[in-house]
Amino acid sequence: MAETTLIRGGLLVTAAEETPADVLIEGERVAAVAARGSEAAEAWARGGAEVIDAEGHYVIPGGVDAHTHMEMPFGGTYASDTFETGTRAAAWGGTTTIVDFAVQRAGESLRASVDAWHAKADGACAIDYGFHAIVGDAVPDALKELDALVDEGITSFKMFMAYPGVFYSDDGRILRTMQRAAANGGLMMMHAENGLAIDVLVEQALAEGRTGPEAHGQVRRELLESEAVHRAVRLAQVAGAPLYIVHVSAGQAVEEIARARDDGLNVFAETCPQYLYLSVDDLARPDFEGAKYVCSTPLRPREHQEMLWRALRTGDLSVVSTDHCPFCFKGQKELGLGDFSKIPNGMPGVEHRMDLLHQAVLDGRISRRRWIELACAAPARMFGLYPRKGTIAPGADADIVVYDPGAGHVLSAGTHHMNVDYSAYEGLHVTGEARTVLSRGRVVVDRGAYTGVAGHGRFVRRGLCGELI
Ligand SMILES: NC(=O)NCCC(=O)O
Ligand SMILES: [Zn+2]
Ligand SMILES: [Zn+2]
Repeated sequence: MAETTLIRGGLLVTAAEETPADVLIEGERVAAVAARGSEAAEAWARGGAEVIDAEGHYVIPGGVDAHTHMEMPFGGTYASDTFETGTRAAAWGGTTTIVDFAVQRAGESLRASVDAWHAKADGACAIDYGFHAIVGDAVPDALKELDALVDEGITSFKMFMAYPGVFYSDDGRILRTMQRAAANGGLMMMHAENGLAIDVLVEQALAEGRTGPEAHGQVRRELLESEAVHRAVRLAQVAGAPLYIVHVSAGQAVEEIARARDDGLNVFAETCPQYLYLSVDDLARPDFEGAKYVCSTPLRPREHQEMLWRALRTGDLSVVSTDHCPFCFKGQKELGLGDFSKIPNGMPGVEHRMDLLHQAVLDGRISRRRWIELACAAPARMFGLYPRKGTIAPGADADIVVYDPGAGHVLSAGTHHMNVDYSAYEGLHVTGEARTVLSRGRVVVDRGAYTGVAGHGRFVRRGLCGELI
């Protein structure tokens, strides 16, 4: 008989309900959910199940972070978290599934890129993981490979309207890839910024002697995000493909998305905690410290944050992911000293998403159920993982967090578990913390101790986008 665990005495919070309930786990799955103190729950306790006391805590689904970049090559270096360190940090923060991006480089097949990502992740991960495919070279042979990827559970394809000469695809390649996605059921993901126009502004900024990190925010204009969102929406409409816009930061971009959704198009989007909590003021920090905050799309003026929060409440933004892509300040961000365009783009965050969104619950910005919807259920549905992930129900994977809503702590590089030498939120006090984290029934974090193991996490074959089927 499989090992049994009983999580007893907590407040079960899912995207759909909040109720005092006990959760029985058999092996890797949730076996049953019963009202607190019910005869069924007491019988489990008497039956010898290992008991996790959740009194005074929330019992929530493990977080699903649908946008991470472990070991991603960028700007002549690699993101500093490996699958081992990055998934461990995710677990510490109450995230039990990540979906990372396999990067197809120019001249490479998609098969080779996916194989390379499997090689990095296999045997290394603390928690379960899936892959999206970055289509960086959409030649006809690559497009043919997309159907096989869907069959393998890689059911979403990302393209870039930004980064010319690196990941950039022109509109023709984007349209062809979208047409293929429309045919095979894959979900198109888009980094929507007008990269060609941005490169002109970069050249001009450098020529004018504007070389510091703050110029990164100045050249990546809000209009160049909203223009690209508009174009991506129209291309997807022409192709008849669903579309998911990643890391939305500008209010005008949200307006484009809202318009598309009002028109009945299958357009979805995410934002990330950095756009909700940080701003261009951070990019302007002196002594090159702004480099820590260089990511694309860039941080925006503070007034955009209100628009993003509103869209998270109304549903125009469906998901909060991290876009975790850490580079150390020393030696990596410093590659851009004297030329902001050489600062590797990306920020650390996989460990803090659940807590930063819980803080938003305490601040009255979102409800508790919306917290779980944005961080767990919606990303799971969007990317074909639901109801195996993203909720707590019989048959679901026992990816569960016993969350202490009153535990105050300060975010800091001195205490975080990500493999990066700074915290983007250094000194920020948040209330709420994952106390016990289970990944497929195994306790991987318990009261401040890591009990997981590299290789416990398995590759998850995802289904098609659950918002559409
Ligand atoms: N976002 C970012 O700055 N770096 C990671 C790559 C991407 O998602 O564009
Ligand atoms: Zn991007
Ligand atoms: Zn990204």
